[in-house]
Amino acid sequence: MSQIRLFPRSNSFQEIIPLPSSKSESNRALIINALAGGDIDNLSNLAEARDTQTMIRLLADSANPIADVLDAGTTMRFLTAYYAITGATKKMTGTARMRERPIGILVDALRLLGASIAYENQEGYPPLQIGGFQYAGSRELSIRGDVSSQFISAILMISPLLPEGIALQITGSLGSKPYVEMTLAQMAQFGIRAEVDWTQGLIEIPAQQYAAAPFAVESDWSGASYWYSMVALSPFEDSSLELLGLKEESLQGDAAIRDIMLPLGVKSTFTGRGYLLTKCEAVSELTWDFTDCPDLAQTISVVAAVKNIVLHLTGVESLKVKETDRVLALQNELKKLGAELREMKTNELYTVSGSFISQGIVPVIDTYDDHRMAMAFAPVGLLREIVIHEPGVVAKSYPSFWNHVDLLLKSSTNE
Ligand SMILES: O=C(O)C1=C[C@@H](OP(=O)(O)O)[C@@H](O)[C@H](O)C1
Ligand SMILES: C=C(OP(=O)(O)O)C(=O)O
Repeated sequence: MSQIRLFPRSNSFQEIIPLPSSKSESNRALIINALAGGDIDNLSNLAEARDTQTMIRLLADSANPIADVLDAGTTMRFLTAYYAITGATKKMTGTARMRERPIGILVDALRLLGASIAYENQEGYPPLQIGGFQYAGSRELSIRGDVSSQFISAILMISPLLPEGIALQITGSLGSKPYVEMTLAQMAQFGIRAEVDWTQGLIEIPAQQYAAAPFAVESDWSGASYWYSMVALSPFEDSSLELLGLKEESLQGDAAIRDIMLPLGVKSTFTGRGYLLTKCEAVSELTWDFTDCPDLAQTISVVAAVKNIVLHLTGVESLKVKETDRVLALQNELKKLGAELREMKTNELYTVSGSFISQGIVPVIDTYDDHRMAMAFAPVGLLREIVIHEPGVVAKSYPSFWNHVDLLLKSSTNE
């Protein structure tokens, strides 16, 4: 088993972190650009993330009857809709975990539109066999919003190509809403008009053509969150980081990290080329709703656990169907730091509390094939020696993560 051992340094840091690009923006830009018939060179700053490299590889490989998305949720969901509308014949598959991640809501919606899609094993889960599209003539479509917003983004991106466009009614609560807004904003940059009524949960997009356009991907705010943790956890008051390539007005909902980290002790100042993070006073108790930014829940839970801040989390239901069951993974691993993630009200409210163990047996953190488990726990190494199993998991979204960590921490790697 490979592992990385991280050790604290005895001094503060003032560094510049050249963040990776957003895989969410990249994967949308790639699908939209393909539907617009644009050249890939129109897209700049595409992510080095494996999820994006997988999307690029699969879009370029139209002759291959098998599309293996590995563990990339957006690649799976967006390509399913893309292959359906373009009439491709494809078997879509992925890792063992991908075969446990739901896709039935998207498949049902695509079938109603006229796609022919069969399940290879279990109903509602990959692998899928996609083959042929015969428009079924319904402009009105309902879709649940409470399992994954990626189903909605996938339908929206193909909707201008439908003969009558779409009137998409989102039913139930909508999780990860900023990702749907990101989809609409990126479609708008490629010429697509949409009417959105969030109070009714209704999105209307007339039939229309995408216009190829240049698009530059912003740095990744989800990846930025781990550097916020580094500043929050640094024991030295003068530690600071400048994160490059972030905008003040972002398409990414995870830019909310600026607001969440302020009470946790990190101040953000826009520098024109990114954000400067400096330390400030932290609170002792915080309540946060992660419905709009589920990918930040692990980052924040670890920071709260280490700073002995009592954290009440809501809006974390979707964490159970991501790269791993992230609630369970956090419960197991936070214990190793002396903290507890407790379910207070079934599926609704969780609390992180406890007191951080700063000395003694070195905690060995398991990562469950989840990039965010590795990256969320790495900053703990600023305060005590810690071992992280399978550090290579970060490649899903942030392949250069450990190179950047080397700027702040001492480390040694075992294969
Ligand atoms: O559309 C996207 O780019 C994403 C949407 C979110 O997923 P859910 O909509 O499943 O919550 C998020 O967790 C994921 O990392 C990326
Ligand atoms: C949930 C994630 O990704 P996806 O759903 O695209 O696999 C993530 O990156 O945290």
